[in-house]
Formats: sequence, structure tokens, C-alpha cells
Amino acid sequence: MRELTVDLGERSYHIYIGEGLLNEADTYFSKHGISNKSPLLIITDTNIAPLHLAFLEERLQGGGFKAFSAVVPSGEGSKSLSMLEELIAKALDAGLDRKSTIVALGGGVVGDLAGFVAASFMRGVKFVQIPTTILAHDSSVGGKVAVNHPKAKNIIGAFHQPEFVLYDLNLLQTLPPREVRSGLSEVVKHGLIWDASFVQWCEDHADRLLALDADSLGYALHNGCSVKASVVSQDERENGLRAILNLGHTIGHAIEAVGGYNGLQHGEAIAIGMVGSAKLGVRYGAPEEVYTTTKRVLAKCELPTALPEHFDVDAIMEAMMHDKKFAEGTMVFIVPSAIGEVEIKSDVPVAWVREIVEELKLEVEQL
Ligand SMILES: NC(=O)c1ccc[n+]([C@@H]2O[C@H](COP(=O)([O-])OP(=O)(O)OC[C@H]3O[C@@H](n4cnc5c(N)ncnc54)[C@H](O)[C@@H]3O)[C@@H](O)[C@H]2O)c1
Ligand SMILES: O=C(O)C(=O)C[C@@H](O)[C@H](O)[C@H](O)COP(=O)(O)O
Ligand SMILES: [Zn+2]
Repeated sequence: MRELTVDLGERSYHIYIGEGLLNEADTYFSKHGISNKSPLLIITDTNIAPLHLAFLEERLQGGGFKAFSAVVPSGEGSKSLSMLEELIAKALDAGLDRKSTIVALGGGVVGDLAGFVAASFMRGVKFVQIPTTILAHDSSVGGKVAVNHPKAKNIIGAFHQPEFVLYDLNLLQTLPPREVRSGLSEVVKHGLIWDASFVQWCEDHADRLLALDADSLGYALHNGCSVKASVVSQDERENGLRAILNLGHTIGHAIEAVGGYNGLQHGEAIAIGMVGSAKLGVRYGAPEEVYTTTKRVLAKCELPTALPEHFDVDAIMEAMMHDKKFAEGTMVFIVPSAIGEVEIKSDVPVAWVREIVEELKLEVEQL
């Protein structure tokens, strides 16, 4: 079992990563002071529920917790205000009170949605993250919780840290191959922003990661979570440094919004966005290797590296103007200067960004 701490003073918490941790879910809940007097609500989705929900319910109920559950349709569409309202109704029906806990059993969609329920129900109740995707090594740590608006990703949200993160690697074994690939995108991102040797490791171990080899996964998720925890510990509310976690997201989020949140998966859109950021880096003077390595490693993880033909450049540019980093009339981008190093650049010329989005449509998928 691997353990990490997100160091945030009184909001500090642990991340536990290992095989079979769900077997002891009740012990972790007790250890972390989750109430067994007030009901708790597990939120999950329609794909995960038949695979893993009953086991978690049994463990918690067996340990004396009053566990209720709510199952939302799988997919990004569930990160909506209307779903938030439905879940608040479920929480009220189940009798949750201010000492209750919301539990996210799922990937980033469930985590972001359940986290926002926890942040807003009765102005904030406790929250536990039980990630079930590779991508959720990113979403379960750091406390960003949100739902989408049709015009912009994650635009209605809060910062609400979990009590702890319980990452049972066995749950990942049921992931469909596309979700394995999508999750690797944010793993590679953590290397690209922080640690060149980890990017090399990802390239060398891509085959094993794609095959869900438990040792490789444990190492990758521990490393990714550790980068995330370091950054979040230094800048919880994104006043500066934390923006680097957004590498590839300005373009990526725009791709997701323009696709109506049912086209590319988050990790896929971010992979294309990171190729765009690497191109921008080269324009700012980074070595060509920044672009070639970024593209090659993502391709090794079988991720898309070109923008599909049907995407409209004008629509993507329009969606980008709603990015949270766009403020006071300035376009801010996370730009790589070397592999493992990025800079936060303000006043990025909009014309350059447009040219890069156009180029992304012309990219050849594999190097
Ligand atoms: N809060 C943050 O810091 C943060 C960070 C990164 C991403 N995100 C958000 O995370 C979301 C993407 O997360 P995701 O990629 O995990 O998507 P997801 O939650 O939609 O999960 C992907 C798919 O896999 C299925 N699934 C999940 N776990 C499974 C399992 N163990 N077995 C079988 N199927 C399983 C889901 O039902 C879904 O169909 C986006 O909304 C993104 O904005 C948030
Ligand atoms: O935790 C962060 O900070 C991130 O930027 C992580 C991203 O991978 C994630 O997709 C996040 O939800 C994006 O945040 P946003 O503030 O740009 O919506
Ligand atoms: Zn992301």
C-alpha cells in the first residue's frame, strides 16, 4: 500500500493507493471520523454500480454505517445543474444532515459532481473520494468540484477537499480500454509539467500501463498523485502555481464544450490540447523536442494527437474565451519550455492560438 498526504493545514488529508483497499472501507471510514449515526450517500454511475456498488454498500453497512446510494447516468452529461438538483433531493429523502458524508464511487464525472453536492448541500458536508478510473488520480485530489454549463466546462463549482482518498487498484481492472487510454493522458501531463524522468518512464511503460499491469499502475498513480499533491499543497485555490495543472486544458475544455460533452473523453481532449501547448512552446523558443516527445509519448499511450476534422475552429476559439484563466482581457496559457517544465504565459497572441488550433486539424496522428 502506498500513502501520500495533501498538506493543507487543517484541511490536510491522506491518499491511500493499493490493491484490495475496498475490503476495509469501513475501517478507513471509522479511522477518519465518518459518522455512523447520520446517513451517508454514495454517488456512482450506471456503469460502475453493477460492478462495484454492492460490495461497498455491504462493507459500509456491515461496519455499522447507514449507507444509501444514488446512481446517475454515466458520462459527462451528468455534470449538470439539473443532476445536482436531483441528487440534493435524494440526499434529503435519505435523511442526510450536517454530519452526513457524500461518497464518490467513480471516475472524474462522479467525483466532480458528488463533490459539488457535498460542497453545496447544507452549505457543505464531508466528502470521501473512492476513484475508479486512472484519470481520477487527478480528479480525486485537490478539491476542485464542479458541474458544466452548456457554454463552458466546470464553470459552476467550488473548492471542497475530501476527508481522504481510497484508491483501490483492483477496481481499475474493469475499465474499458478507451478509459484506460484516456486516464493515461493526465498521468503523462503530470510528467510534462513537473518531471522529465517520469515522462520517459511513461513512454517505457506505456504497454504495461495499457495492459493494466498492477505494479506499473501503482507506481504511475502514486507519482501522478504526488505531483498533484505537491502543487495543490502550495496553491490550493489557483492563485498562481496551480494553473500549471491546466496544461492542455484551455484547448481541451473548448473541444469538450464544442463537442456537446459527448464527443471526446476528457483525457482525449486534453491530449490534443497538450500537443497544441507543445506547439505553442516551440513558438516561444522551446526546443522542437518538446513537441516531438509530447506527441510521441501520447501516441504510445494510444491517445489522439490531432483535432478531428469536423471541429469548427471558430467555435473552439469562442469556447476558449470562457476559460477560467481568461481574465482582464488576457489569454493565459500553460506553455512548456522543456519536457518536465512549463511557464504560465499571459498575453498569448490570440492569432497564434488560432493558427495552432488550425494546425491541430492537419496533424498526422502518429509520428
Ligand atoms: N476535479 C479535478 O481536478 C479534475 C481533474 C481531471 C478531470 N476532471 C474531470 O473528470 C472527468 C473525466 O473523468 P473520467 O475520465 O474518470 O470520466 P468518467 O467518470 O466519465 O469515467 C469514464 C467512463 O468509465 C466508466 N467507469 C468508471 N470507472 C469504471 C470501472 N472501474 N469499471 C468500468 N467502467 C468504469 C464510467 O462509467 C464512464 O463511462 C471530466 O469531467 C473532467 O473534467 C476533474
Ligand atoms: O486540479 C487542477 O487544478 C486541474 O487543473 C486539474 C485538471 O486536470 C482538471 O481537469 C480540472 O478540473 C480543470 O480545472 P478548471 O479550473 O480548468 O476547470
Ligand atoms: Zn483535466
